[in-house]
Amino acid sequence: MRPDVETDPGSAPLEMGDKDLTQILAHVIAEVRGSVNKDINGAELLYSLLNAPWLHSLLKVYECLQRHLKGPARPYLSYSSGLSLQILSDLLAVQNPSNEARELYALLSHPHLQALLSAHDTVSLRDYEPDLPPLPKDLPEDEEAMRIVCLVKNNQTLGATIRRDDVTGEIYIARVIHGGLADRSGLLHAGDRLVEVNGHPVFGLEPEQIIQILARSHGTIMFKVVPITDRPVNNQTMLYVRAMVDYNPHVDPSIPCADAGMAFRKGDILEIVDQSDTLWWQAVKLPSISACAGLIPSTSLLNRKQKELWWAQPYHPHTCVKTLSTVDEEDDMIAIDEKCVEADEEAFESEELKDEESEFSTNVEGIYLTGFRRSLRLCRRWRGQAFGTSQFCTLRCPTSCYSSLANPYEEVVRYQHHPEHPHRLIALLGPSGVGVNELRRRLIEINPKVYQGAVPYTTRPPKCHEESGREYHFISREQFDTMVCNHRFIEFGELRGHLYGTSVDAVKDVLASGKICVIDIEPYALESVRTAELRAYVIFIKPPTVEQMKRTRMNSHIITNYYSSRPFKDEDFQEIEDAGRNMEQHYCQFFDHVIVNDGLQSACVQLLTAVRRAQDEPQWVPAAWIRPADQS
Ligand SMILES: Nc1ncnc2c1ncn2[C@@H]1O[C@H](COP(=O)(O)OP(=O)(O)OP(=O)(O)O)[C@@H](O)[C@H]1O
Repeated sequence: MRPDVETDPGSAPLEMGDKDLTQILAHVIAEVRGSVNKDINGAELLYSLLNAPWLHSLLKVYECLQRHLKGPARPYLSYSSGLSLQILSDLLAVQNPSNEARELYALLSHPHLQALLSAHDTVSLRDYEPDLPPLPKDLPEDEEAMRIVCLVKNNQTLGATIRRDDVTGEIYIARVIHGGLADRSGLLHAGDRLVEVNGHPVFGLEPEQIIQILARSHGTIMFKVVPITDRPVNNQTMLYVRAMVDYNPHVDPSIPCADAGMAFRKGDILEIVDQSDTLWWQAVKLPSISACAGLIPSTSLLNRKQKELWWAQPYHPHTCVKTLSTVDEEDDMIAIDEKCVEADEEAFESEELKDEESEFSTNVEGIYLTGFRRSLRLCRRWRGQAFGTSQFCTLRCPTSCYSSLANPYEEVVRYQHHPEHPHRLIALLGPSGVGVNELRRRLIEINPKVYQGAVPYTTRPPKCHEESGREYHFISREQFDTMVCNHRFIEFGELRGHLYGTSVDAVKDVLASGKICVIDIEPYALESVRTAELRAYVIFIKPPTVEQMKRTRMNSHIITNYYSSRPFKDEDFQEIEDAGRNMEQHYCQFFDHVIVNDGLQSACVQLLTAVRRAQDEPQWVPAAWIRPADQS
């Protein structure tokens, strides 16, 4: 228990009567100002907090109340007796009221405050106790161990499940759902033996028959139970997880009670409120609209289910898991379309030059916009064409391919980026042609001193106007290979005999300079950016409907696989929509935010807001990013 008041005998207590709070605050602010000048850590923040206008307004109101409530003894005041009305009438009676008294009068006369206080008065006077029937008089003496529980039935479910012991025929409370009617009563517990429901003995009945009795009952329901003797103590800590899979209890034949189950989708944040059963946990979906939890399969159960499902699927050999030793296959793949490539050779060279020229023209405020080279994006397209985008994306990276199988729930924590830490990486993701790079470029152009792309690496030789570290980091194939072996690439690919890649170090360089690094990635790179090191905030750029794209992209051009650009065709829009749907279906659990790129301006504003929110507001992030590895 806290002591009533603690005083430090060495310092004189502050007399509220001598100095008012505003004076004290002014004194504290002056002290803190001194600390700000001395550059003491955190002083700036404290100073701005203490200077906040709302704090000063609050103190004013507090002081008015203090002054008003002082003085001659007054009768006991309570909200239920109409505190605001009483103060109002007292204030009215004051002769020559001060400015503060006038302000307080205005505040208390505000209709919203009046309505709030009046609602409080009404509620506090009401009696909400249920009207319970008297206890039965003829209770036999050998029934001391019984508990009579009366619950008032409303349109909520009881929030408990029952089971029948097939050997003895006894009926037991199987589980009490967290936050449900039975749980809130605190009178029914898992393991209690049910003897009667509304006077009907339940011994030997089927659970369905008991449910029928309950369904027919109205008003108060009386349960006679033999309480469980050794009730397990619930000492579990709260656990928050992100669902990596979809779940629907109504198509799960193994769930003990489908009605008590809770459906969830990939990406949902779940608060696990009960893990006492190894197979069936209880959880609430956040943000929570209901206090009542639902049953969900535990990690081990879900793993088992997924493995069964996985074994039931036809076998796909991992033909396109790529390492450097298999790069030749990629060359073969490119050669399939060699005729087209040769036909476009000239266009390729001249368009590449155009591309470079356009990059120079996007040099804003003397800052070069990096990371907009098309080669890496074209590598992706070639691969996508050869393997079928989704197949390539998952098979390329075997760990991410099965990560949802290994981990159907990802433990998460609420994380607020610390102003002194490097910013979170912003990773944009979307189907080719949806406008990922257009949005990224626009964001960086808004403020290139704040936002920046990462300089890619390549094994191609530099051109005369290029500088290493500006357009690209130019490195040898051996150096590139070493970086690949050391997992230094977020993603990489090969185009026309040259390797291109975005490295973790290039991103870290931008972050270390204090800027926000904004890159675009393919789905398979998600695993490389969702790390404690980069703490990526993933934004999915979603295509609008085909009709909307036709309207908004009338004057836009798509870059083809051969570097030339041409106006969008109807089939391009259909492809973008299909690829977007596919991507969302497979990877939505990793998206922190989704922006529909309909109108460019509005999408850009949404992007700016999302990027700021990622740095300034608390977000759910994997617990492993925050917790040292040996604790997880
Ligand atoms: N909302 C929009 N309205 C009109 N045009 C748009 C919009 N978003 C993007 N565009 C245009 O669509 C074209 C393709 O966009 P962008 O180059 O950004 O595609 P991408 O998603 O980066 O795909 P890729 O990497 O394959 O090029 C560009 O000409 C761009 O200006």
